[in-house]
Amino acid sequence: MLRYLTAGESHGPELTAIIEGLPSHVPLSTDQINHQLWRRQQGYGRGGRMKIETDRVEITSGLRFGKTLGSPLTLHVINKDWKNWQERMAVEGEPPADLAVVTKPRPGHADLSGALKYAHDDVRNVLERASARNTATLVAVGAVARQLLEIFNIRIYSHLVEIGPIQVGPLEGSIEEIAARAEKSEVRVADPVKEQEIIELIKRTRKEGNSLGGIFEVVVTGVPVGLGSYSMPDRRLDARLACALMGIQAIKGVEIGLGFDAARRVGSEVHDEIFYDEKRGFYRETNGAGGIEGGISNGEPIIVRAAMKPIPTLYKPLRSVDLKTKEKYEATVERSDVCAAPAAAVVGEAVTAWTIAQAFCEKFGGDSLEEMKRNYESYLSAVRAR
Ligand SMILES: Cc1cc2nc3c(=O)[nH]c(=O)nc-3n(C[C@H](O)[C@H](O)[C@H](O)COP(=O)(O)O)c2cc1C
Ligand SMILES: C=C(O[C@@H]1CC(C(=O)O)=C[C@@H](OP(=O)(O)O)[C@H]1O)C(=O)O
Repeated sequence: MLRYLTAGESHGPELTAIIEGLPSHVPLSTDQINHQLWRRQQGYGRGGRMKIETDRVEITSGLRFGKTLGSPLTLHVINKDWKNWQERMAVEGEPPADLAVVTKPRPGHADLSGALKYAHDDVRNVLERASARNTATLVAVGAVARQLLEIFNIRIYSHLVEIGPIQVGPLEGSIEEIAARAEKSEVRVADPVKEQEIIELIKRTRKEGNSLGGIFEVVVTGVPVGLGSYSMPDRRLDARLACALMGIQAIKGVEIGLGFDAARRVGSEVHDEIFYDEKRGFYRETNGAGGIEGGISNGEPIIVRAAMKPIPTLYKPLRSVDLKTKEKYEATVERSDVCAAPAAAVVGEAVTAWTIAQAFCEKFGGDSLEEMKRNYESYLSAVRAR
């Protein structure tokens, strides 16, 4: 079983992830992990913190001469900002006399529900872990999964399809071309005209002290038929992808293929007819299902979209109540992102990569990469022989 755990506070010394269950002999490059970490830090609309951090991974176990050993892989990402927080975030000792305790919960963040649940008087004890800072570890973990998947020609792309009221598309070209255009864009949008409109919108929104969310699309190509199962709800690939994406801070909706739009159409406009050809085997001419039927990958590209709510920290804050005094307040904000949907799309790619890699390892098992390749090839020939 492939699994991971992450730990780390937003302003603590570092973020950590341990991955267990990787086959041995998988070539891994820290440069490729660092590239994904860099991508997550991009995007017009981010706040001051991204000027402080330059996320880099350090691997301290599970890898020898660039190949996995089959033992747990430990990944570390340092928080550069920690040097400014050492006294306030000390793991031992007494709090400093001048410690500014956070008692003003922000609507839309984990502040109030987290403080009540964990009985914290200082909201910092909640927001440190609730913060999306730890999406850096999700991206590092996803970058490992991605390198495993690439060996089997499985590739993951993303781009933004909406920000606030602005919709992008319909777009011309293959997913590879669309993603390549999005990669060059400051807001991960494949249409340069819409990109400019979106940048203006983010600028305006920032001036107004407000914030924005967005919708991104993740596409996975090269997935073989047969990952996931209809057998039980928690084995369904669609359910697992929804869980992974919804597990990212601020994601409030996930759809696969036509998603919500499928409910508005008649059956003949939704379902993908089945064809057969000696060379291609079974195939489809449409992909309304987004590559998943009955909770199982059907061999077509997997298409998932996720909706991110606007950032809750507003420069023009919403009304709230002080946790201690119960008095109304309007907070002053030190710094915040205005729109982080482009970064969330990169996180979306990472958690998708992880979910696919996990299902892939379940199906093709193997303690070593060679064993996994054998299982994969033998399954593909059995499918081709049908
Ligand atoms: C990449 C990324 C960056 C974010 N940056 C901020 C931020 O700067 N300020 C903020 O208040 N929320 C930010 N958020 C959103 C909060 O983490 C999120 O709204 C909060 O965890 C509550 O959302 P939930 O109700 O889905 O848990 C960010 C989210 C992501 C995915
Ligand atoms: C640090 C990251 O995102 C942070 C996510 C976040 C939140 O509340 O979710 C709040 C901000 O942190 P800070 O309060 O330190 O400015 C963002 O910068 C990151 O993405 O690496």
